[in-house]
Amino acid sequence: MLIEIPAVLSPAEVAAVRARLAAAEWRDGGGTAGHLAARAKANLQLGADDPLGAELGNAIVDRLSAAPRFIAAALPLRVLPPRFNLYTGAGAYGRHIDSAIFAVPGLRERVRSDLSATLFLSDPDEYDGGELVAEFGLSRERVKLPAGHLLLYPATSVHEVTPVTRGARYAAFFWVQSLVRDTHRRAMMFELDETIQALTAQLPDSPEIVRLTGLYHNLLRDWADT
Ligand SMILES: O=C(O)CCC(=O)C(=O)O
Ligand SMILES: [Fe+2]
Repeated sequence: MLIEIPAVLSPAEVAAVRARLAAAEWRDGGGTAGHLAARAKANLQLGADDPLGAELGNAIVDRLSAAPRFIAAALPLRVLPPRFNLYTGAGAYGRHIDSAIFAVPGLRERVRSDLSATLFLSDPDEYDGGELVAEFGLSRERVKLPAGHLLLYPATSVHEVTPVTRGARYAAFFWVQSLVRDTHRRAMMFELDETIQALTAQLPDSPEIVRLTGLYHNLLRDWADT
């Protein structure tokens, strides 16, 4: 399931991030992929130790922790520090699957990637190609979101970024370990959450809302690992 979280950053915030990134020190991105994924990868990235990347990444994580739709959809337990990438000049990232476990720079704990996330930092009319294509069985979903919007997709899915044949595609990307590791269960929690929100708007005094909310938390109690 692909989930869009709109307007994580405003247009003015995107412009400010882009101005900083334009002057950043971009490196070949192949170095940070696993050995199979590296063969498919032709892009540029900020180094993991780049202070600019750390500063901008922290600002994005702060923003996410105040984004109710992100919290409801991802049920985040741990969020890896966002990294930044740039595709231009036919750069692409061919079909691959993301690593299951990531080390957190400077920390002992490791993070399991349940969800993959791309925060688009270029608008679709700034480049051709550069679609994120995620495969689910026989179907393929192709996505390109406005700048400032976030795409969440299950880290279990094979995906690719198609060649950028005009312009440049900037993005932040990161992984989330969820309280609920199973994609299907997490999707049901999100559906229940949204249903409760909608019902609360329509029938704020209904005692059934309390019962449904109880069900939500009791399911989460059963399914969450912390
Ligand atoms: O640039 C993107 O949208 C996704 C990047 C990606 O798949 C990765 O870094 O593993
Ligand atoms: Fe990936």
